[in-house]
Amino acid sequence: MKLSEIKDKKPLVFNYANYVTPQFVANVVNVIGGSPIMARELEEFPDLVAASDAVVINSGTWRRSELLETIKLAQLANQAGKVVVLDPVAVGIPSRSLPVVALMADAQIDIIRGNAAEIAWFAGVDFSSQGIDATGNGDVRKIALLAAEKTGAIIALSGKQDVISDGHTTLTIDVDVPLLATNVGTGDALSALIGTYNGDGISIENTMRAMATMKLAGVKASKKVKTPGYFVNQLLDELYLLSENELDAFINGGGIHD
Ligand SMILES: Nc1ncnc2c1ncn2[C@@H]1O[C@H](COP(=O)(O)OP(=O)(O)OP(=O)(O)O)[C@@H](O)[C@H]1O
Ligand SMILES: Cc1ncsc1CCO
Ligand SMILES: [Mg+2]
Repeated sequence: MKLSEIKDKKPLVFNYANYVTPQFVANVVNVIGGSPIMARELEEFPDLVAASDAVVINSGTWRRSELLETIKLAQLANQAGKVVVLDPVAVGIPSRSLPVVALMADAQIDIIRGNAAEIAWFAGVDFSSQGIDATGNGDVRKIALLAAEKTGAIIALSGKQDVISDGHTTLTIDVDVPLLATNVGTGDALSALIGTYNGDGISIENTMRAMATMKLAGVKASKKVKTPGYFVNQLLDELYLLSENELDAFINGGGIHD
């Protein structure tokens, strides 16, 4: 949906969050105009999924004992026709790959948002990483396209270059904002923003608008402040202040290309 529609409809975004960054993720959804809720109690899932417009699963601090519950959550969302976004934190670490494989075998994941190393794992391409960070270089457009073809999901690959692909159309946002990589959780928040924008229907357009939103807010914040502590606050302010017209101008003015 468009930014103005988010502010109007206030989509409810159910985040199965990691325990590192939930406050930041909730605030990003809130300042853009959505309505965040975090939960991880199985008995609450049916009610919460029914009330939600999107379900965002972050596997960053998953315990094995939570895997079956998370599969159930994704299945409930599938049955209710709610978008499911997966943020597969550090999925390339072998012990982290197994539960993601299990989740994807038993439920439909509509959108996967990860950094280049995480998405490369789905594509079957080598890409160096260190823990939660992508450290290598590669053809990120090709990686996103391959991952989309292999998973059937819309792929949102983030980094210096953001790439969005559904296996047919591949879009790129190519703007370097190093400060965006200094705050742990910007990626987690981006995944929740993608859920927010896709709350009334899943599309590559909605996914692209979410990624453009984070990038443009980062560009604007980095013009005003130069260090990470101020940047994270300024980023929230820029997300809060961003207008539909500014976002359209960024998207149509060459910010996005094929
Ligand atoms: N060098 C960079 N230049 C521009 N934007 C960047 C850069 N690095 C990251 N970003 C932006 O930062 C946001 C988060 O992407 P990133 O790839 O860092 O996610 P992540 O690795 O999952 O982060 P985290 O684990 O901290 O949540 C995206 O909006 C992305 O476009
Ligand atoms: C640091 C960290 N460890 C697991 S999840 C997370 C937050 C970034 O996704
Ligand atoms: Mg991440």
